Amino acid sequence: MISAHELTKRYGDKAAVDGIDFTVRPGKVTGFLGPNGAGKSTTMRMILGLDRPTSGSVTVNGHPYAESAAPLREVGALLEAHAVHPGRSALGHLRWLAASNGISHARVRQILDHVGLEGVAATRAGKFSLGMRQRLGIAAALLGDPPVVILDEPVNGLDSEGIRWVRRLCRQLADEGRTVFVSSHLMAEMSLMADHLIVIGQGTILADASMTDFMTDHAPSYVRLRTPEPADARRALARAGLNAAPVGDELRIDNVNASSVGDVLYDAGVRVHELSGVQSSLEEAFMTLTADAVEYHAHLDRSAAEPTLEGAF
Ligand SMILES: Nc1ncnc2c1ncn2[C@@H]1O[C@H](COP(=O)(O)OP(=O)(O)OP(=O)(O)O)[C@@H](O)[C@H]1O
Repeated sequence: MISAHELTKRYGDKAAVDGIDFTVRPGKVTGFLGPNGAGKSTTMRMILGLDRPTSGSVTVNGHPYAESAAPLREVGALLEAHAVHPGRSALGHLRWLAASNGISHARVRQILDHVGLEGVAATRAGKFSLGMRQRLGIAAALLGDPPVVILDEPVNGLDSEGIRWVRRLCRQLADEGRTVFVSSHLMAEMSLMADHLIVIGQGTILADASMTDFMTDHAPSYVRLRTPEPADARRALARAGLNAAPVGDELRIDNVNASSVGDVLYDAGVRVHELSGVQSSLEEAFMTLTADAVEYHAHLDRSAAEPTLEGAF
């Protein structure tokens, strides 16, 4: 379990993390999301004692990480996939870590096998691809068989097979009763991986909810309609108490299912070319929730921008 209480980190005038409270519970994969500069890395660094809070506190299993006698056995963390000496082999790197935490050579071999690096155990890490370095970082995180696992962007640089492997690994770790805290920019991946979400923006918590509750609250379902008679359709739907909002050459109707819309249009004799129920994605929900908390906005020429449903409603 990870518990933060009024956790704050200031850099000069700027609060990178601004008095946040949260708990990351065992037995679940908790996703940590936020736009660039939101404070995710700063929070993770404070959990691991790499940054000191300006005020407030964060504990792992009831005490600050820095007070742990054998930290690798308590918390496994992947923060920076490049943090391996390039001249050291995967085996050498893990043995070096194991030595300071009283972990056996047999466990090092076992974990290399587990992450699929046994065939390159003697290869210098400097020759590793980003994906291989990522696997080595995950091996280091799991070396001490810790009850708490923190993975910052674990799927960075991995191919599809590697991404699926990380997803299954996180599920397995959570099913074993461990606390799994994962950040990722890949929303589609996060929606498959996480049971619970903590969303941070400009140093404050924007959401802390189960994936199901988060999607219910922030990712509404709606009906998308294509018709050659949009004005007639809107009038018929308005008579039934439904608002149909134009989005490009389609209509969007919130808070209703597709069959009800179809029945109204059939009764009114309005022709329908396409009618479908749509569930907003985690990415759409995240974009809406964090729209005001984005630190760096790209300025696109509107005509060059991709067509999007965002902002149309
Ligand atoms: N050492 C530092 N000195 C000054 N400002 C910092 C320092 N570290 C982080 N910040 C600032 O604190 C804020 C939060 O940064 P942080 O790296 O924690 O965000 P993040 O959510 O991890 O972002 P990203 O997704 O881009 O990695 C940003 O505005 C960043 O510029």
